[in-house]
Amino acid sequence: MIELTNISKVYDTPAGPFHAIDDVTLSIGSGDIFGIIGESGAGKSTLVRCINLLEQPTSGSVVIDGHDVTSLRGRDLRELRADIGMIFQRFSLFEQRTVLDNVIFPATLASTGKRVSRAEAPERARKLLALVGLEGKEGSYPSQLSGGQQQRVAIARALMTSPKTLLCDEATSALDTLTTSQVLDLLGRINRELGVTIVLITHSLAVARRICNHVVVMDHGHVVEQGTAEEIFSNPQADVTRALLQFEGEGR
Ligand SMILES: Nc1ncnc2c1ncn2[C@@H]1O[C@H](COP(=O)(O)OP(=O)(O)OP(=O)(O)O)[C@@H](O)[C@H]1O
Repeated sequence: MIELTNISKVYDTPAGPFHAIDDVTLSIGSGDIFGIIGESGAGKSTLVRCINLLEQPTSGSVVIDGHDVTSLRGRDLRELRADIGMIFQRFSLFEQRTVLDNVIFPATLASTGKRVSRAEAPERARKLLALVGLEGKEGSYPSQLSGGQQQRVAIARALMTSPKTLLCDEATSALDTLTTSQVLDLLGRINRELGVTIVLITHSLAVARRICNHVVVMDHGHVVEQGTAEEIFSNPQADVTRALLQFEGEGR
């Protein structure tokens, strides 16, 4: 269980303090596929980066499985991050390394290498590549793969340290509809078969509706609505949710 309580994040900007996140409280259950939706600039990325403390909240607490991790530093913080994988819109692969070496990478880091030894890393990486449907691509370079395949490599790499949670920041935004659907199916399978909790940022209600069991809607740094995906989509309360639904309806 991930519990964010009264989280705020204030950036100092030339124009003065800017409240990117304003007093957000929410709980993410173990095994959830938890969607965070909202328009660009709503604060989705900032909030999710507070979970693994890539952003230090200005105030509030982050409690994971009963442990307050908000002030972790050094080795303890690195341990926490090994437990929380992350994938991004732009895949963030090493272009000069093969697919296999990209997936092995976390095993070569002092911070995460303890989770998987260098000796067992190639075997584990091959198994993960098979899990994400990329058997036979071990020796390819990222530029030789499609966007969907590159995101699968990133997913395999994120799973290398056996994380309990996978944070997905607009992970399908650069992909076409069919590829998005395949990557969402893969994330669903990882959730079911490996028991990994998935936190999914998206500006697309269709994506959230397809895969998430619980959804929060953010607007200007606030959570304006939360509930089961079913509740949010069948009976939206917030103006921003209605606007997103209407926009997607028109886009169909
Ligand atoms: N380092 C920073 N300094 C100042 N302002 C920032 C910083 N990082 C983010 N912001 C601002 O905080 C707000 C929230 O940004 P964030 O990236 O969390 O939004 P988002 O909902 O994820 O948007 P998008 O979908 O476009 O990625 C934005 O207005 C952004 O400009």
